[in-house]
Amino acid sequence: MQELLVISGKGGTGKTSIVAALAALAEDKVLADCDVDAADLHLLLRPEVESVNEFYGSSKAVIEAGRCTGCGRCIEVCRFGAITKAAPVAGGENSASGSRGSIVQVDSLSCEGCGVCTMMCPAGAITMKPNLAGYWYISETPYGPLVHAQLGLAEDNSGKLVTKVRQEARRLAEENKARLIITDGPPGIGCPVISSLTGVTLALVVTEPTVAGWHDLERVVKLAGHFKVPVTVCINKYDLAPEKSREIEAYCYDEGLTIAGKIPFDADVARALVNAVPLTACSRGAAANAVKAMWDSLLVRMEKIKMQ
Ligand SMILES: Nc1ncnc2c1ncn2[C@@H]1O[C@H](COP(=O)(O)OP(=O)(O)OP(=O)(O)O)[C@@H](O)[C@H]1O
Ligand code: SF4
Ligand code: SF4
Repeated sequence: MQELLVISGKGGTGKTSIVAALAALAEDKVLADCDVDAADLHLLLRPEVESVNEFYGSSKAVIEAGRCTGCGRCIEVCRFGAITKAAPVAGGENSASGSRGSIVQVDSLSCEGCGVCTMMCPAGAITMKPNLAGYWYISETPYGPLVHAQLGLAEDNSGKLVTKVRQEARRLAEENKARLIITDGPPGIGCPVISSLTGVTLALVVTEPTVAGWHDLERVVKLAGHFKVPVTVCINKYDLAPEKSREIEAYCYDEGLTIAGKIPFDADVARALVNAVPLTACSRGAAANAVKAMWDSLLVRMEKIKMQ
């Protein structure tokens, strides 16, 4: 089974439009959306959710009020400042007249789950509880099964959730005897991108002819090189700045990178997005044709990688 990852570094280069367009062309595949912070592939593929699954990130400290003596030791040892004194409750056991002193509270957004407070609490009042950090889904789309996810607001662990999405996509692909996984990668070059890059067959980096697009292409190429992932490049909207496109092509040539495709600016791409249909399923225009040609070249490249 092979895995094609589509990434871009910066947002807005057209990565999601291109993944959806490829999804409508490819056969025998499973789709994965690893942009777990702002998944949007499903907007174009109109999935019917078949299963909703909880995702637990790192554990968070929870204080058992009945056991807490209010000694404040946990406040001292938490280097993330996640534990503070709770406001006194009138007439409660942490009120001025109460016999048990101030009760403390954990800010779960600041708690990093290190567990130090549980070891230092003399009353054994703190335990670590798994934290529901998001959900992952298996859905059916007109273009094949899709694994996607949504991380909760302000939650970290996006790398872990990306790994989960990839694991499930592989499991599903094996179950369905699919030959390919097409993955919409997360933006940037941080932890989620690393989690989505490792071990893929080929990374298609979508760039655009702007200074920022080129800069991010370079960063992603370096990252992929570090993980020994083969890279090929798509220059989207290349005709908007032909000179910059030529510079990017020259850079690719110098780095030994192939250009899988050059997609022109085409109003059909925006129309496809508005109508929530993959470009290649609704257009015979210039961009759709260029994506089809790119798909052919990607198939050839992946076949070559298989033979190596
Ligand atoms: N070749 C093209 N011609 C015209 N418009 C395009 C083209 N490619 C992308 N666009 C437009 O650029 C915008 C961004 O596209 P898209 O959402 O696919 O990018 P993205 O990289 O996935 O963005 P994000 O990172 O925000 O998810 C959309 O409005 C889309 O219609
Ligand atoms: S260390 Fe334990 S007993 Fe002391 S304030 Fe914290 S939770 Fe309460
Ligand atoms: S688990 Fe670590 S970060 Fe969380 S409250 Fe305890 S000491 Fe602070």
